[in-house]
Amino acid sequence: MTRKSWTHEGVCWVAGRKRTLPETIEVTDPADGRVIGCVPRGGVELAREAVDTASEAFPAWSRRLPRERGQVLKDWANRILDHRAELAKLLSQEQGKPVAEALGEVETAAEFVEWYGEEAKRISGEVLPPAKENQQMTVLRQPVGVAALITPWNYPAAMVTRKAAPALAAGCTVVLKPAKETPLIASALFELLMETNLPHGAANLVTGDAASIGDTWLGDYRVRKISFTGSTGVGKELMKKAAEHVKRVSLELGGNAPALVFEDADLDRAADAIVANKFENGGQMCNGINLIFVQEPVREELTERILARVKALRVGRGTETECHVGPLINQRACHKVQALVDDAVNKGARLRYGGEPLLEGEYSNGHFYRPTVLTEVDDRMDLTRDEVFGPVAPILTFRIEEEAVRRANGTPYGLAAYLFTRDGGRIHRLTEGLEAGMVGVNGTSLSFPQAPFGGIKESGLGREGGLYGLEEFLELKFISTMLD
Ligand SMILES: NC(=O)c1ccc[n+]([C@@H]2O[C@H](COP(=O)([O-])OP(=O)(O)OC[C@H]3O[C@@H](n4cnc5c(N)ncnc54)[C@H](O)[C@@H]3O)[C@@H](O)[C@H]2O)c1
Ligand SMILES: N[C@@H](CC=O)C(=O)O
Repeated sequence: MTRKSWTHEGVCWVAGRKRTLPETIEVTDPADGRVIGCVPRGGVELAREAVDTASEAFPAWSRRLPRERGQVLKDWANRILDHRAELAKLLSQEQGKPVAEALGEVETAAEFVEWYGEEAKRISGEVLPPAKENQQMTVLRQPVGVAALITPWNYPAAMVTRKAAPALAAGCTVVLKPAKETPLIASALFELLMETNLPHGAANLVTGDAASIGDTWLGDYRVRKISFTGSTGVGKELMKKAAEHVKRVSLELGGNAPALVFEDADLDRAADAIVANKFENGGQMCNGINLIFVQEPVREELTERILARVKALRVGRGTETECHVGPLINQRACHKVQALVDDAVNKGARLRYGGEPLLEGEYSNGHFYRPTVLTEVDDRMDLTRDEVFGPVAPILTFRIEEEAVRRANGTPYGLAAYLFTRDGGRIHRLTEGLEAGMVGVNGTSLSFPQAPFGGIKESGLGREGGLYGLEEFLELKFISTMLD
């Protein structure tokens, strides 16, 4: 294995070849605002060429033996793992998350590829019981066609593979656009994919102007599927545009995840899990806890436990080994978090820790926000409705179970919900009653290759992960044959 040291000049990949353009987009390090690299500013032309090549590659790739498609993916997974340390460093530099977290994300990214590499050879159809004599009924599963994949900046490695791996396993060919904030890790992952035995044109990466690229793909009838992860607002716009050619749509959108902590819960366990989830990736996580609902009698006990853990978090540059919370992605994110904290405090919330950006010394040019704990939060405050997407733990109280469920469900979002209790009956009632695509009970980990990740209501459509994620890239075809 040759050790790679990716330059910070990312490239597009179209028809299996590196593409650069005279016009570029700068990539900055959120820890200090420095320009660390650039990628081509692609637009309509390159986006269209990517679809041309993906359409041309589709017949050959979709007819490759499933086990051969699987081998390509397993090779890709191994290449990612072989280079995990360099990839994690690159990811941490452009996105800001601590390098240990970045390493975890790169390994998760490889796990998705490996899992779908295994699953490619198990895609099969069904034979149904006939309705008439001499009839044979079969159902085929066939790849949808060219799939357009659009990914966000917060998990810029795992979101690329969680889409591309099932699409390629299914036999689809893909065109992918990463977020402008984090294109370098996508470019590096594609470089490793291009080193496998994948036919030229089966996977294409275009960086650049989001709206031009997105509109080109959505307006092209040859693109049969759009899979998007990002904000609910952009997701709704893409869904409207996808209607023109009735494309299949998968949307992984924003969330407003509640964590409900009951008085019978193991409070140390709850505090550990809540802080780990809430401050992962600086709070920039779609399934991150947005609201902590604690039952009145244990309010202070839980708050003290959360405060002790939050005070121990070290904020710093992601590439430092001793850092737990990195910078936010940009200045706009810091301002949004501050506005939500100010609104809460102005309406009566009590600031127990943090509540301000870090601006001095090593933090002076970055987008750092101090981990924050607010208590006495109530439903009039904006942060109970808006996704905070930052390192802020708002604590609310409730008296009885019905009230907690009603308030937790009182949002247009429905991605994840968390529950801490030892009561089996309550676990049963609430896992059914909470309006979310995923529920964590006495723990907060939800992303696994075999499990369906995704939301209901305005948090999305469809699922990623497991066989559910594969189905998103497969069409059913029913065949009725009358035999002689
Ligand atoms: N549900 C999930 O699985 C999941 C996972 C990660 C992130 N998210 C959500 O993503 C959001 C954060 O990500 P973001 O800020 O990058 O979201 P975003 O919607 O701003 O951008 C997401 C992607 O869409 C692209 N985009 C933006 N406008 C576009 C347009 N007009 N046409 C085509 N593409 C366009 C962006 O360039 C980026 O690649 C949060 O709301 C978070 O909850 C959801
Ligand atoms: N935490 C999620 C990504 C959402 O932002 C994941 O790991 O899939």
